[in-house]
Amino acid sequence: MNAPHPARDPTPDPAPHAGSPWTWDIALQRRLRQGEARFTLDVQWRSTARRVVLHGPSGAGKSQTLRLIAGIDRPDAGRIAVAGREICDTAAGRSLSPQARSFGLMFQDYALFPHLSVRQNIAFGRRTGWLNPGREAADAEVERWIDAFGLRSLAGQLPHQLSGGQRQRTALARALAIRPRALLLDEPFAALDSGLRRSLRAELLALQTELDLPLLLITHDEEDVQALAQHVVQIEAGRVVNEVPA
Ligand SMILES: Nc1ncnc2c1ncn2[C@@H]1O[C@H](COP(=O)(O)OP(=O)(O)OP(=O)(O)O)[C@@H](O)[C@H]1O
Repeated sequence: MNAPHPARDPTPDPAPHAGSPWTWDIALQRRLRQGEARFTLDVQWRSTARRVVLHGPSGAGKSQTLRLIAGIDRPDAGRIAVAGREICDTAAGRSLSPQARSFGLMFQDYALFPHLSVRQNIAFGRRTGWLNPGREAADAEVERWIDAFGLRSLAGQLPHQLSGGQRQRTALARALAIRPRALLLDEPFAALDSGLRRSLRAELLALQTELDLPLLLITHDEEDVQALAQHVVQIEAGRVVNEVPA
């Protein structure tokens, strides 16, 4: 895959976590309640690894953890710093919005918009309207990722007209088109057959290495762990039960 990525603009960091060696500095607590059901998440880990895999049984709290880091949900208490940048510190009353966090997200079902084309889906996260003067530059970035993922001939297609692998590439292109500061991926290969899974896993690894992006990946798949993890965080029943630097 040819995946050029221009250097991020040197935007001022709203809350620098100065000089921290930790790529991931995470401590999160959240109590969930729905009817009789209760779940307590209380996870923490620190790692200098660029690629961290969250591993654990179904219902352990992996997706909840990722949603809190992304800012989709808010922790009751906690602290999040990624690559030396503070994202959230509830004790200090600081929390960046999901947009300001600038994380490229990808979910198990890819969450593509069904009525938008491949190109529109990839452009969506850039939030540029037709009056926005940055539109041309934004379009150039979108076209770059369309090419990088071999989606040019499919750019006008709707998601239901794509194969699983093409949908996965579109979702990953959308995550990257915002020029993210980190990638948070929830079972990105789950819907794919084993051959495609292997090749896209290798592509993701090459891309992550080339862009040097911090990557947090949720997976059930041992092969994903073997191929991608530099640090494995094992979560069970809402707690970190083991950590293995790979
Ligand atoms: N609103 C809620 N109230 C109570 N419990 C909840 C609520 N939302 C989610 N849960 C519980 O939180 C737990 C963690 O869910 P989560 O989706 O994070 O698990 P997971 O480790 O990602 O599982 P999977 O691998 O199956 O995706 C589950 O047991 C779920 O039932």
